[in-house]
Amino acid sequence: MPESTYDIIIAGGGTAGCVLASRLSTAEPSLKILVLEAGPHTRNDLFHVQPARYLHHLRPDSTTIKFYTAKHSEELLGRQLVVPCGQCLGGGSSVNFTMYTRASASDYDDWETKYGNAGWGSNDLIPLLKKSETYQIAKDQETHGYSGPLGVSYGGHFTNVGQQFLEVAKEYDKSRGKTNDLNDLSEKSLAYGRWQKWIDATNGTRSDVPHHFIYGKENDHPNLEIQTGCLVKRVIFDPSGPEAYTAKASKLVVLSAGTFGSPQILERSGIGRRDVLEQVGVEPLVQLDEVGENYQDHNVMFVPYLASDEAETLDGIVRNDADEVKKWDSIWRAKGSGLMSNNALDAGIKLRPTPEELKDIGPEFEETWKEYFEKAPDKPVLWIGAVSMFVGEPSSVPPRKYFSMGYFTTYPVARGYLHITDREDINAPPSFDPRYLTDKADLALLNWAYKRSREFARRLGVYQGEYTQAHPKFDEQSPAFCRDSGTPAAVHAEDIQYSGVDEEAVEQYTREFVATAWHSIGTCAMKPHEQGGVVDSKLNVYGTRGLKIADLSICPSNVGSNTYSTAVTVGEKAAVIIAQELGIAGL
Ligand SMILES: Cc1cc2nc3c(=O)[nH]c(=O)nc-3n(C[C@H](O)[C@H](O)[C@H](O)COP(=O)(O)OP(=O)(O)OC[C@H]3O[C@@H](n4cnc5c(N)ncnc54)[C@H](O)[C@@H]3O)c2cc1C
Repeated sequence: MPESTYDIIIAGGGTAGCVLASRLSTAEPSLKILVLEAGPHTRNDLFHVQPARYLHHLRPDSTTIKFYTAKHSEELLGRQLVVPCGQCLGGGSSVNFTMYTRASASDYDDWETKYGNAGWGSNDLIPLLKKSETYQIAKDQETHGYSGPLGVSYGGHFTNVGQQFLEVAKEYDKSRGKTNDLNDLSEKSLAYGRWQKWIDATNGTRSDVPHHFIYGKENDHPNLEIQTGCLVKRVIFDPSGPEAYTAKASKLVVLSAGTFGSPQILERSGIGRRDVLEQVGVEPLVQLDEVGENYQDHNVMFVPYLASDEAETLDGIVRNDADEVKKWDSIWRAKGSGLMSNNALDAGIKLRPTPEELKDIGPEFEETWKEYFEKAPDKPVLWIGAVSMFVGEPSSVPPRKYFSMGYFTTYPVARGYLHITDREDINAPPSFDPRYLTDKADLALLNWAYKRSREFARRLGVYQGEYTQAHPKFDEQSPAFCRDSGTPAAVHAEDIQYSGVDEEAVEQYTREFVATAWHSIGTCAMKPHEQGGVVDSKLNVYGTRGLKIADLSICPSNVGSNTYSTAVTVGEKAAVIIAQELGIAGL
């Protein structure tokens, strides 16, 4: 461990942590900054750099992911949900699906107005969203940036699965149009469209944070030290205490260990709810009741369908078929294009239901709709999209081509928690319950989304039936019965009718298969102290001096999108806040 004293120590070198470290070390070369990251470096590793390789990181023996196992859940029929988090330099940015999705403007406005966080509304954050990106898809778009480190494009290939989805959408659902920008943060983006990606069009590589903010000559930061393989245990306010390995900060410690890491470090440091701390023998220093509470995620399903041989899918690459990998790897090396620079997510919609669809979703969702969505016209209730592959462990299914219909709820009602279970053992799994599907509204939306997305799937030209093992078990006599063979339905064919018994089968299926969308947030929420906040709007941990948090644990409420964009922006915002406080110009 480094012995010397640093100005700033950042615990966790993930998405927000790397952005923060890079911005500050560039703006002020005299600042000495240390980043302590639990996982390994990711530099030039093809499994990180090539966008099509992301499922590799989710294998059970992964060295770049940490798996958090939840309690047994009644709602999930006794299952224990597992939530994987990036554990490597770059964190989520280095292992994620590279899907470029931004929040709705009202999500950030809620942070400012509902939770009293001045400076966090959309008008403040859009300039920072722009600052981090180079939008390579179209020029002169008001909400997009053109000189930031992270390239945004459609990737190097538009699969026929994605194309067919958009063709079907045009004819099958005329109530919504098509948009050229699914991510301008406004209600205009709630339409069908070609999905943007965190992929650099110039070379077909992943737009992660280490390769674009940290590594490389242009990002050479002699004042920035990065230690990988270092799991931060606690923050010590009195440096005279006995510890095996310590690093000292003279100005500031920032926790950027993510939604799972940061609350655990706080609790081991004596900051949290008294009974939680006392139960594991940690002396309470600062009582903050909601450390580790307010856990939120999105609930995802990827429903597999059988695809014809003509389908352009990533299955071969994911299975590591030597010929397939060789072919696409050589195209990627030569031109930065082809399936290796694709993430299988080419088309979809952020969906807000019509009055008719609201009726179909059912009464369980009514109250949530009225309270949360009705007056926020830019908020979608679901993401639905086509995925050009089987999403899961490839060896668990016969080797062939698949496509999937993916969908996730954008603002689940359920709130969970996680807390440490051991004072000393940093590797002791936390007590974790995401409380998925504990609210009927969340279940109703997912059930409806299965039926809705299936109507798209069976109309795609590449459709050859359902992969029945991973579908609801409908009665053989039911029109909803799934078959592992078939031909595409006509675009204007009747929708499948589901009986009461069929609906029960869908619900059972949702409970059996629902999974994390890897979008954990909220366990150190930025809210007023009296409302259970953990940090204030300058990211200071209440009741402490010189301790901030900068990662997605600070989100007081959800964003209706995948979360990488918000994590980068939290890193950018933290850099601005800290620079102002330290009198550093240029940020
Ligand atoms: C598999 C997967 C797929 C995803 N797909 C998408 C997508 O397609 N699009 C999208 O927008 N978002 C996606 N996301 C979500 C997005 O990447 C994350 O929300 C975001 O990266 C979180 O950023 P963060 O800074 O809060 O935390 P992280 O990026 O998770 O960083 C936290 C870092 O802290 C480190 N750490 C934790 N504890 C300690 C400790 N005690 N000591 C030292 N270091 C520690 C971790 O190793 C990690 O590197 C995905 C995430 C995952 C995991």
